[in-house]
Amino acid sequence: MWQESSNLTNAFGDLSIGSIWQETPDCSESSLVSQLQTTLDLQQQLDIFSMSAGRVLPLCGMTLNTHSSNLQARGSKKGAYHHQSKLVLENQVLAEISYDSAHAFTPLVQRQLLLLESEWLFALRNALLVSRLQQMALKDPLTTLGNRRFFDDSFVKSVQLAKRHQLPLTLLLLDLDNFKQVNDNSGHYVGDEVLIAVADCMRESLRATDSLFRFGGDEFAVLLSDSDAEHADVVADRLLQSIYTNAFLASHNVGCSIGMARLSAEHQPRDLFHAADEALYQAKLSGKGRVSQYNGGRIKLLEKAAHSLLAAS
Ligand SMILES: Nc1nc2c(ncn2[C@@H]2O[C@H](COP(=O)(O)OP(=O)(O)OP(=O)(O)O)[C@@H](O)[C@H]2O)c(=O)[nH]1
Repeated sequence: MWQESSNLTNAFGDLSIGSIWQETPDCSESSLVSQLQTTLDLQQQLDIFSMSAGRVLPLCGMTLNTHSSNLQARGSKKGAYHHQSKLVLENQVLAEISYDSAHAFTPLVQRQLLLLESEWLFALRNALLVSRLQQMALKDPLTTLGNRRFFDDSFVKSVQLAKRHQLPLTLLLLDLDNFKQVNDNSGHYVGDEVLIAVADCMRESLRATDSLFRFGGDEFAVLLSDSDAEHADVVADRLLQSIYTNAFLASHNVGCSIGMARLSAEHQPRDLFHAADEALYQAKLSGKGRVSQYNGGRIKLLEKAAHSLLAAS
C-alpha cells in the first residue's frame, strides 16, 4: 500500500510544492476530508492521510502515536529527515505524527503538512473514540485483562489456527481458593485489590499478556501457544510461584487452583474448554492449591502443589 503511495508520490515528485496545491484540485482539503470520512479505522485513516502527505513531500515513513497505540503507515521506513507534529483539537492532544523523508522538511513543507493535518482532526477524533470503545468492550475494567467476550473470540480463533497449522495450544483455567473469605472478612474493596494483584502476578509470569483473561468473579484463563504450550506445566508452576510468593495475597491467605488441557486433533473449542474445566474441578476436589492436567480422559495431578511452594518460601 505504501508502495502504491510512493509511486503516486513519485508521480507528483517533479512538481514543486506550490504547484501541487495550485494544480491538483483533487488533492484539495475537501477531497481528503471526504476520503477520511469513509472509515473509522485508524490504520486506514493513516494510510489515506499518508497518500495526501506524500504529495506535499515524497515520504518514506509515517508513524501515528496515540494514547493506546503506535501505528505505522504501511511499508514505512526511516528517512534521513524527520518531522514531528502534534494533532491538537480543542486543546486536546489527539495524537503525535512523525514523518520520515529523504528530503528536508522546509518551513513551507511544514506549513503545508500542518494545513493537511488540520483536515484530519475531526475524522481522527471519531476514529480514536471508536477504537477506545472497542478496547473497552473487550477489557475487564477492574484488572484490564481481556474479558470473557475477548476470550471467546480469541479462543475459537486460536483453536482454528492451531489445528490448521498443527501447532500446540494449551488452555489454563485458574480459580482463586478461599477468595470469598476476603470479601467477607475485609470487604469488597480489598477483594478487588486481591483480583488486581492476581492479574499483576499473571502478567509478570507470562510473556504474551494479550493471552490473559478474567472471566469475572475469581476465574481467570490463560491461552498458551507455541513453546509455552509445550511447557505449560512450567508456566503453571511459574504462575503458582508468583501468586503464592506475593506478600499481599499471602496476607489474605489467597491461593489458586489451575486446570489445564492441551488441544488434540479431535478437539473442538468446547471440548478443550471442558477438558481444562474438568481438570480444574479435580484440582479443587483434591484439596486446592494444585495444578492438574487433563490427559486424554484421565486427570493427572501435577506434583508441584502450591502448598509445598508456600512451605518452601
Ligand atoms: N471483590 C470482588 N468480589 C467478586 C467480584 N466478582 C465476584 N466476586 C466474589 O467472588 C466470590 C467467588 O466465589 P467462590 O469462587 O465460591 O469463592 P472461593 O472462596 O474462592 O471458593 P473456592 O473456589 O471453593 O475456594 C463470591 O463471593 C463473589 O461475590 C468482584 O469483581 N470483586
